[in-house]
Amino acid sequence: MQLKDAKTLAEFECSASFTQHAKSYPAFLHLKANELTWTIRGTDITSRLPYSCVYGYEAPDLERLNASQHDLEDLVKNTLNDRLVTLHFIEFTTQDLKSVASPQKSEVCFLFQDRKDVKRFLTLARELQVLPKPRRLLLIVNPNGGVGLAKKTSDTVIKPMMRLSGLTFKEQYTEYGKHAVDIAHKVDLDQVDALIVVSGDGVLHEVVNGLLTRPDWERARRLPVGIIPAGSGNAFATSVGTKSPYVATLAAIRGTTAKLDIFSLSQLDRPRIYSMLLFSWGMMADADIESDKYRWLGPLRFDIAGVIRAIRLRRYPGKVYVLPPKHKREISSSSSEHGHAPVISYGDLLQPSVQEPPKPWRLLPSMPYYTMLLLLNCSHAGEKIFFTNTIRFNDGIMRLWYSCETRFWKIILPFMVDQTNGKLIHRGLMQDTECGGILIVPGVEGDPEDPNSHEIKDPDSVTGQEAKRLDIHQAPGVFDVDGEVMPTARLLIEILPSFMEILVPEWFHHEEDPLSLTDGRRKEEKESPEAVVARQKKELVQEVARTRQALENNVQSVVLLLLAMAAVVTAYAIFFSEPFQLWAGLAKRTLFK
Ligand SMILES: Nc1ncnc2c1ncn2[C@@H]1O[C@H](COP(=O)(O)OP(=O)(O)OP(=O)(O)O)[C@@H](O)[C@H]1O
Repeated sequence: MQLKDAKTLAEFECSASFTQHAKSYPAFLHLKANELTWTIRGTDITSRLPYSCVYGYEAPDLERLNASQHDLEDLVKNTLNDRLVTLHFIEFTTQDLKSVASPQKSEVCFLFQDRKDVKRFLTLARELQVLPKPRRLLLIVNPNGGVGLAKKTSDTVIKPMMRLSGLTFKEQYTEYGKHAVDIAHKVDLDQVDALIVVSGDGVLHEVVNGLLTRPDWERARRLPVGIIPAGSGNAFATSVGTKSPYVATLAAIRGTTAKLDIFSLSQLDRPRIYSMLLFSWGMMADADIESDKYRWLGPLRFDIAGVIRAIRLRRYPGKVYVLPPKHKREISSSSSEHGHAPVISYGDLLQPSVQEPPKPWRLLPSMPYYTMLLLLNCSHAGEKIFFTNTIRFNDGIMRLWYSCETRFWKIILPFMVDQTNGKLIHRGLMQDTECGGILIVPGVEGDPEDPNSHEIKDPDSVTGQEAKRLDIHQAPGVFDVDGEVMPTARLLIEILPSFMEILVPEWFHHEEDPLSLTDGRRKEEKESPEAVVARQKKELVQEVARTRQALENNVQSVVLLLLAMAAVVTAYAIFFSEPFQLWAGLAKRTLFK
């Protein structure tokens, strides 16, 4: 975070201590534009606390301080408490704030010299937004998300932090699948200032859809939405820098928002669906949906389902057309949909009579099938599946990754090594393109043995014997939107730029190196050639360590899978073995004779 103004705006004399019972030191406390600092008197030991890390406080009531009359007993009893202010903040033990690994809660106490100072400090602290602005939050907690840790996260992390924040909050548990859609659809916009999802990407997707399908969606889309990760994938939370529940709660409390692009997914005669994260089709989509069977495994479920799906790799026939980024057709205001749903530009392409979309749409160059197709709005497709940092979720551009690779080992290897370091494309596994819209026409692939029929067919036109012959190429797979299934039929995806507001940590959008927050290093500082070599060496070592870690993680999953398979085979073999059958028969005869 760049400190725009590091000037001291106010100075106080006090004693400072970390925690109320620790030894305190006489100090000078300085309030600045974005941070407070305190220097132990007579030394040059200075500590800094950026306001963006403060989530709560304990301080004497201002009204009480204002009251002029106190009796002696009252003064004696309360004099210490009336001069004590405690600030609660999140402390980062790593300098890379965007992937905070192990933040922890901390506090610092300032004992002021007299009540007047406390009053001045608190008034200034409110003005400078050291303390969070009072707001009303509704927490939507899914007790079933991930491995069922949402309630625990709420009780042990979120609520204790919220209670200290001075914010008003209510908690609502989801009681059935898609309950969050109904909650967001009906929430009284006059009564809440933000909706906070405590679950995974699925419930956030439901909240987005609940808000955007309201009759008053124009207003509802401006209601800030936050996520505190308690699911298994947590791709969105990881992408917006709130992978840690502590940081996510801090972001929810402080209330900084960023604009969020939304994908609008339309199919003929079906309700429109909105997505904030990703759309996928092919191997990754099937693996994601199939992984639901292994929910009890937590995040490992994606690895297991991915390996199984890669081994049983198949092709997904269809035609894909893309629209160049930032290209928008003018819509006449008489559009029949206008007023009931966010306006889209190319709804007419959904008609089956449209064979080829007009220019500037173009057919994606590829074979008549894909094995993976992924449309991303964010940097991550899972907590560990990282594509690239160049994606901005509010730049009005969609990133499309696709692959036609059919050799399973060619897919498995990069996923084992590169899924955490964003190099899936570098290995040539996937190609990428930027677009503003995409039209998918799934079909049926022709007979692979017959090159003349190697084309996409309309599924309805393939019947009888031919359908039987093409059977293995028939099933077009599932369409996966933020982890939810939608029917595999002609689909138009358009982007709604900067359409919603998402709660993010305050430092998230600062472009410079996050290190500047903690050690004041400036980007513009010129690096010497030696420093460049040293930095590159360091980066190389980190890269090797990351790759090794990725390999270890994934080898673990594969070994686990192989062990499970071996256990099943052994149990099967034992069950059908002669001695077992003999003993079983004997036992049966003895028991039931
Ligand atoms: N009380 C409930 N009972 C059963 N299902 C629920 C309940 N509340 C929510 N759900 C459903 O749980 C599903 C999973 O939620 P969610 O996607 O948030 O978690 P996850 O799948 O573990 O995380 P991720 O999507 O990040 O992998 C959603 O489809 C939601 O509709």
